[in-house]
Amino acid sequence: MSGLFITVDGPGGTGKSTLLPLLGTALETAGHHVHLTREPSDGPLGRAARERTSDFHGLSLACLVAADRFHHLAEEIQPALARGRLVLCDRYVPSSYVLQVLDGVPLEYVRRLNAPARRPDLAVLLTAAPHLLDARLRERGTHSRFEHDGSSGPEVRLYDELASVLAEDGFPTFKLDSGEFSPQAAVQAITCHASALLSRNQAE
Ligand SMILES: Nc1ncnc2c1ncn2[C@@H]1O[C@H](COP(=O)(O)OP(=O)(O)O)[C@@H](O)[C@H]1O
Ligand SMILES: Cc1cn([C@H]2C[C@H](O)[C@@H](COP(=O)(O)OP(=O)(O)O)O2)c(=O)[nH]c1=O
Repeated sequence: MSGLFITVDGPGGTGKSTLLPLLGTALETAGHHVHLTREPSDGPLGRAARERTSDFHGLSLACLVAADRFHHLAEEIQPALARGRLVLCDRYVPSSYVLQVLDGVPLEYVRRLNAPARRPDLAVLLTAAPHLLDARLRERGTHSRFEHDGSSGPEVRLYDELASVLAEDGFPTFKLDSGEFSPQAAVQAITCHASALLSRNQAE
């Protein structure tokens, strides 16, 4: 039995941390055994990436995040999928396409570095208007140097531009504007999409 792998990415403030637990509960209610996780992971490499993003830049951060990803896949994600779990991951490869490029790493390098990473069955890409994200981040507080420079515009634009590259690289993307949905409505839209995908997979 093989499970389903769903990832959620998007600029800071689009609602990833808010939505993931709600989405997990909704998918459990729909009968799935959900394994909730995140990247950077809670393993040793992930903790270094999360806690020390101001010490690591460019190539070193790109490689640290990718090393954590391969360890996370081998130790946690693939085993959970093999047990038939629905793995729900807060940030994955799409975040690297955007954040590492904003950090000065050439896109082609990021694509090649992440080419061996298992593709998700569904890659949810959250977006929202930059002015709304800036207001949400001002209210919530920033979590990393990527959120410090006061404008979400470049990150939002890069996610937009790279959506087609992600699709080309084997990521089945589903884009959702979190500025147009309450967290509950966003969860409903993603759950609907995931259920349709699951029925299609089972029919094949
Ligand atoms: N769909 C939404 N509608 C309105 N506010 C939201 C929505 N999703 C998240 N928020 C609010 O925006 C802020 C940032 O959300 P958060 O989940 O921390 O974003 P991220 O994890 O993507 O950085 C939080 O204060 C949260 O309450
Ligand atoms: C997943 C991922 C994270 N990161 C970095 C960005 C952030 O500085 C840091 C932590 O991610 P983030 O999700 O922003 O942290 P939080 O859960 O506190 O909001 O990891 C990358 O640089 N590339 C990646 O692919």
